[in-house]
Amino acid sequence: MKHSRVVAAVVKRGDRYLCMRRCRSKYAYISEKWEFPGGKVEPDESDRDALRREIKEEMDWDVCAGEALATVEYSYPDFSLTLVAYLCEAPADDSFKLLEHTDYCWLKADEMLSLDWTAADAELIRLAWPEVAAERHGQKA
Ligand SMILES: Nc1nc2c([nH]c(=O)n2[C@H]2C[C@H](O)[C@@H](COP(=O)(O)OP(=O)(O)OP(=O)(O)O)O2)c(=O)[nH]1
Repeated sequence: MKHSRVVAAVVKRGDRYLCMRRCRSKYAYISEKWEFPGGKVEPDESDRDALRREIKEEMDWDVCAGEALATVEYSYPDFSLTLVAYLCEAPADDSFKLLEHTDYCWLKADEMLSLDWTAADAELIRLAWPEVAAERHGQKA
């Protein structure tokens, strides 16, 4: 099974985070799901360089990775990935484009799990904001 290292930018503005919706894809389990912008790290590329490159390609936006937020190992039916999320301050210039996504929104941490995330991202959110996951669990009980 193919394994990829994937970097994702958790872009923060005030108390909100940038959430992006993927396009339709051949794998139903990630098709049109919500994710953090980013992509696969190429051989001999650093995480930070990959993140900068992917966001430039996907959004025509200049984002600089800050501290690592969380790492998730996840296996989908057809491939597996190591998903590493970096916290990024939103650039002052927020004129990004949706070149590869169909939608976006800025949500507070406790609102994020209301979206239909990829499974790897849902796990990442629970790991990065355990209080949010506990709160939701409490609501369901
Ligand atoms: N960018 C990004 N990808 C994610 C996240 N969560 C998650 O499971 N993935 C998966 C979806 C993709 O299979 C892979 C990232 O690759 P990518 O963004 O370059 O997407 P892709 O499949 O269109 O790339 P490619 O194979 O066409 O080169 O990781 C996430 O938060 N951000």
